[in-house]
Amino acid sequence: MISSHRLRTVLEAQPVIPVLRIERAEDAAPLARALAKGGLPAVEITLRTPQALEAIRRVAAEVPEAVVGAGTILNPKHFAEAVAAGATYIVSPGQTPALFDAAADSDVPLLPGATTATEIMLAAERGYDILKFFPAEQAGGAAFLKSLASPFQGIRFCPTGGITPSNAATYLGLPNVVCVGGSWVAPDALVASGAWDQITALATEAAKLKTA
Ligand SMILES: O=C(O)C(=O)C[C@H](O)[C@H](O)COP(=O)(O)O
Repeated sequence: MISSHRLRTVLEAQPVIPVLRIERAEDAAPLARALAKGGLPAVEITLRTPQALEAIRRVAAEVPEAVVGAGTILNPKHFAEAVAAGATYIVSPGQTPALFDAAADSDVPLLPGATTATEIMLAAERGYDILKFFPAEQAGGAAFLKSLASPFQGIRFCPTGGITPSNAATYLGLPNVVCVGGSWVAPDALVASGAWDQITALATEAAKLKTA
């Protein structure tokens, strides 16, 4: 059911997963190419804009070096649409029984969200040992996440939301953090102006961050 090995491989391969909000579908491929060039081939394209599915389609078709994931997946319909568009992994800010059921029927792995002990336990019951922690800073930050390590040994997180170059290292230094997600490597202004070299430079810096 859950291809957690594949997801683990993706998340362990880079310290930062760029979280992308695509306004123009034609930006998606050059953006993914620029990030991959900087050492961040896996990206999460959020379903927050009408162009998101087309953006996923373009990256899947045009950027073989990228690993395209879909984010902001809230229900089975989103899950199916993202997979049909070519997403190779699925990210949700949370979890529902319906979403878990959709993932159980699919070869495409899910990274579900959890921010409370109960949500972590519900996801663990479904077999998940890597979870998104969103919105990381607002939900309690690195201190909160650190305190989850002891009761939930074997569960690791990808904190996302409010992560910046100045706090990323603190999260990545925790034993229960596999990688972080963040939008800072693809600022709207640089994407809008097609400043792909600058985005590659931001990705190169982010890719140097070390996990514990
Ligand atoms: O839509 C989702 O499922 C998300 O994951 C949202 C992202 O976590 C944030 O948009 C990234 O947060 P920032 O790095 O603070 O900009």
